[in-house]
Amino acid sequence: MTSPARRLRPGEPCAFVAFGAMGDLTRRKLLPALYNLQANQLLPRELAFIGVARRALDDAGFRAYAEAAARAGAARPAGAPPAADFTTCVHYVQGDFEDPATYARLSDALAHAAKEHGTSGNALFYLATPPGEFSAIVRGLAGAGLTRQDAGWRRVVVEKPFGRDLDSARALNRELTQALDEGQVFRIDHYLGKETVQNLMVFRFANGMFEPIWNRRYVDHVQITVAEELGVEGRGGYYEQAGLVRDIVQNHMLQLLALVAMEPPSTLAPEAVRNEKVKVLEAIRPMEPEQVLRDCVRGQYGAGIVGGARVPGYREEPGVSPESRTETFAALRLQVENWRWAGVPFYLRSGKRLARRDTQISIQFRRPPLLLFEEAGVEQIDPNRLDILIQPEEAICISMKAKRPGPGIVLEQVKLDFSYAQFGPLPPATGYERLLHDVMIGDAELFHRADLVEASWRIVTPVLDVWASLPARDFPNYEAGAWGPAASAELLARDGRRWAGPG
Ligand SMILES: NC(=O)C1=CN([C@@H]2O[C@H](COP(=O)(O)OP(=O)(O)OC[C@H]3O[C@@H](n4cnc5c(N)ncnc54)[C@H](OP(=O)(O)O)[C@@H]3O)[C@@H](O)[C@H]2O)C=CC1
Ligand SMILES: O=C1O[C@H](COP(=O)(O)O)[C@@H](O)[C@H](O)[C@H]1O
Repeated sequence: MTSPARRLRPGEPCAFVAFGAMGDLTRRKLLPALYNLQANQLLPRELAFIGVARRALDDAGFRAYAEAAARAGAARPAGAPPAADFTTCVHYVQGDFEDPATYARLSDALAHAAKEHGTSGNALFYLATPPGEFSAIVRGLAGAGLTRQDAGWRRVVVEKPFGRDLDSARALNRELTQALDEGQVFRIDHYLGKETVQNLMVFRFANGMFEPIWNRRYVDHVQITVAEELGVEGRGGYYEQAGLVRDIVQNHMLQLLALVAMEPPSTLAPEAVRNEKVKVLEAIRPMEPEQVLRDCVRGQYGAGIVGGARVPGYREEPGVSPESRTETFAALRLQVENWRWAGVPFYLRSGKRLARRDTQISIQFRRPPLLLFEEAGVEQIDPNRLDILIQPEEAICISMKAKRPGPGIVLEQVKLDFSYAQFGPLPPATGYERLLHDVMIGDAELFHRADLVEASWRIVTPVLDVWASLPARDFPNYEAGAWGPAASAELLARDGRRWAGPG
């Protein structure tokens, strides 16, 4: 485990190479995150930022672009140096990822960075590109000898979705390991960089009171919701290829599930934590087709009202087919078939253009075994619930019953609350700061191992296969601004339950 002192020191000298430098991720997340890191003295002084993209630009043009992006997306504490300070280390390499000449130019830029910025030959290659480009870039880097570590470390950060299904994820893993050691590969999932997600491990394993009840004897079921108000935001071309399950469920949501359901690791060593995550995901058996039809719901939004404004339906978004069959909503009922969780359903739901942004986990406990308050007229007692609110509100709440003051017994639902606001305002962050710093110090704990990615695909690939074989006659089947199709509520109603959070 990386020492706390190491975490507070700047990352190691390096060239940060962003493939896809003019894309949405680099602009909205990576540049602002680096800028935030710099404001917190966590960037190495010996840093070069090299953008690689197709557009014709020179260093000065890209510098202006990077400065504007960093400024727009980051919030600087008072007294932090201005953005231009950060961008003095910015350079640009123009080229197509499929063209070997791009890597020859990049090689020159790296040599220049080592000389001008003292990067010690270290390089972090960030693949902020459409997933279809990952293999070509790794081949290009290896072909130009840029993955060799004889003159400094070379690390490759691979974005999600990692593959399209189990077979393509395996093929990509094989390609990566032909060119790189596993220790050079950082498969990123930005949800693991969020404060509240990191807190899940602390909450479970630093508080002895929850562990004894964290199992099928006491837990009735678990719900995970990742609701977005946003639509596809100009990423229609990407989204048509991905869909909600590849974009959110296979990665972010199964990570949340793994953190809730995994066994305590024997240590916090990255491998020990990753082993437990893989084990719990492997305990979710792939679904048979009839199970997919019964336990999985898909949806696509039509036009509607979100945040008071009328928004177009998914099929009207730029880059989307007017007959698109791509899902923008999914709800799944999963079973973790192990000793701890047998018989406890895990309900997952996520969607674009829902009524509001809301990511939360609800652990619903069993009802008390005896209705002691029947005589006082209380016929049914709501079960206790533990809600872990991840965004936008960051809090942990326990819902329980208390007696309302006064004569007689009147039970009232009350909340025991912990809000992150108690720590004071959280530093503004994109979620990428911690993860980028981790790569610069070589800490892989919050990154996925090959088997973890494959275990996640093993769960969702049968769902995608069945859906691909079905006609999508009923799309769109929910209005933008609603909480998904009616079948989502029915999935729980069938089991005598309902969504605990929003909707
Ligand atoms: N955007 C987001 O919020 C998030 C994105 N991600 C992941 O990050 C990755 C990038 O996403 P995003 O930034 O949205 O994608 P974009 O489509 O916005 O950006 C991709 C960039 O790659 C460039 N590019 C594509 N093909 C080539 C090529 N052959 N040669 C040179 N340049 C090329 C594009 O250049 P050009 O402009 O010339 O087409 C574009 O600048 C994806 O894997 C996505 O899943 C993950 C989490 C969040
Ligand atoms: O990975 C992705 O995540 C974002 C949602 O991230 P959040 O941190 O705002 O919750 C999602 O909008 C995007 O489609 C997806 O690619």
